[in-house]
Amino acid sequence: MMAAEQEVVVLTRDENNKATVNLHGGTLQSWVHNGTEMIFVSKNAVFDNKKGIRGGIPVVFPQFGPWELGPQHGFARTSRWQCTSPPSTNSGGDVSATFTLTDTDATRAIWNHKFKLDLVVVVKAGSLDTSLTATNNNDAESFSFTCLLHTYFSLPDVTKSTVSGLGGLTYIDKTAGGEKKQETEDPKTVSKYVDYIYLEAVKDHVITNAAGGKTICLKKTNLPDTVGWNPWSEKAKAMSDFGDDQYPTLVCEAAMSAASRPLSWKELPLLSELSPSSDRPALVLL
Ligand SMILES: O=P(O)(O)OC[C@H]1O[C@@H](O)[C@H](O)[C@@H](O)[C@@H]1O
Repeated sequence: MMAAEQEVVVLTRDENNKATVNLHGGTLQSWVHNGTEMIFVSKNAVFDNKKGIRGGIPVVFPQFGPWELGPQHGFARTSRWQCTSPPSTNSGGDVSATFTLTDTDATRAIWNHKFKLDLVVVVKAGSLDTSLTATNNNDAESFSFTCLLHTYFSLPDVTKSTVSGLGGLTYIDKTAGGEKKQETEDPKTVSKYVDYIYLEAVKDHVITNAAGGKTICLKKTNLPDTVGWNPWSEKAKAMSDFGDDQYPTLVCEAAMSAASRPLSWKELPLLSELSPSSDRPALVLL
């Protein structure tokens, strides 16, 4: 099947440092840092402008996980976004662009709220900044939502990577029926099917041995929780848009606000910053 025509926006700082955002879902589908692709997109990802893209940084909104009103992980990742501020370069060479999603008849039919989401992506020399602001445009009524910047990190071998900042945290283990547990590993290595929501994960997360052997620091603001996910072999085989052999090459560490604490601010900036560096110390704290 031919892929549907994709409308993407490329933010080019220089040939070796750039990001690509697909207007389908406002999904950041590539971030090249110093010539290395840092983001995982499945070789079987479907680009039909209907299904969510398997990989990248899909925006999960207004619901994380199964949703009684609509599709799992909400409609933002399968909606058409607009590029409301095209790529522009500041005096320091950083390139930024803004992508916006507002309510439509289709979104109001399943979730009857007026809203605006603005995703600002900035490609800097040493980091990729993604900032999502949710605005409530209802006349008076507040709304609650959960959201997630569902970041798929590309790794050479997940069993040889570590993730810091999780030790001691309480997590909801979705692989065990939602049982609450306490993380004992610090830093953590993923070597099996994981589908965890870490609560109050306020520290930065440092991921070692990411793409190109680099260390990535995931910094979060206003996103108090963190999802860790890897489907491992059996679940990978069950996903039509995921290669059977690809599970060792990614880890999803996603900055989120968990379902247990919905947010209802009028306007809420949610920030996630990724900064890779091959010489960054192994642990970076807040
Ligand atoms: O297949 P989807 O809808 O993209 O979801 C992938 C995974 O996303 C994770 O964030 C969820 O915790 C998992 O439960 C889910 O399986």
